[in-house]
Amino acid sequence: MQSSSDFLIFDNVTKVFESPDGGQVTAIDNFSLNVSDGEFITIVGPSGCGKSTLLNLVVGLDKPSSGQILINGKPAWQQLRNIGYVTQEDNLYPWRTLRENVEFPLEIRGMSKSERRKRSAELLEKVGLAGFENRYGHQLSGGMRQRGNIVRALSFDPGLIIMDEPFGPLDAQTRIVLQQQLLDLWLQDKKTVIFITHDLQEAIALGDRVVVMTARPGRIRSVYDIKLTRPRDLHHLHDDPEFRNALSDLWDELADEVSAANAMGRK
Ligand SMILES: Nc1ncnc2c1ncn2[C@@H]1O[C@H](COP(=O)(O)OP(=O)(O)OP(=O)(O)O)[C@@H](O)[C@H]1O
Repeated sequence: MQSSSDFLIFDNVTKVFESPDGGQVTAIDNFSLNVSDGEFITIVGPSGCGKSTLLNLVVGLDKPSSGQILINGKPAWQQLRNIGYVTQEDNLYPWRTLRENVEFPLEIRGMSKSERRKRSAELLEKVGLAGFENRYGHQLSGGMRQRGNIVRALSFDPGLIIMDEPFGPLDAQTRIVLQQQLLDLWLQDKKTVIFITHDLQEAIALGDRVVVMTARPGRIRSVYDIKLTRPRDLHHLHDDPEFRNALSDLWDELADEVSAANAMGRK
């Protein structure tokens, strides 16, 4: 059922790949989800359940075998200029400084140099990178580079931000700092976010709703409302009873699916 506030709709999305031995692999099976404008959705599921495939379908890197993904009622792949994408990999262009990276999406959209400078300075300041504008990627730490990737994806003010395990390679302490910065940035203008993670605690800490996916073929096992209030202080969230409740409710579900995926892998 579609409502007027649904910004992003996954409508019965299925993706089947041809496997090298001539068989077929169903990566995503009848995935349906309506996402409101400004919602922060986190998705968890065992390895190989189709999370990255799902995001690739949103950004048009691949096409669904059936079903559709709509943004404001129109196919998502036709609206790539309205989507920011952050992956686990470090995607800063090595030949550009940090500032030039953040300004790149604005440059290709024709924004004037002075406006670009203002926007990049504002964003870099917000994530503690003022003073590092003229450095190249190799002169920055992993956490700094990933902050650069995030603000580059936000720079052009996209309606939808897709994040595929953006904090995966970072150490635990840096992760929390970046998670907190992401939440603080998000609260300022509440874009719609789809955030994939392996880490259930991260999914609960960040999301308005957590989607648990089944082992392949990736279906929705459950969608859980996170009742934690905002703003959230991630350094103290673990003591919150709501956080503990969500963790104990979701842990068994995810563990079931991880076991199912492992059993599949052994066959
Ligand atoms: N291009 C492809 N051709 C054939 N099979 C594919 C292709 N891309 C993905 N798959 C298969 O689809 C399934 C889902 O893969 P996907 O990478 O989306 O999972 P994932 O949940 O993101 O995994 P992980 O958490 O390990 O990154 C896997 O079984 C994978 O082998």
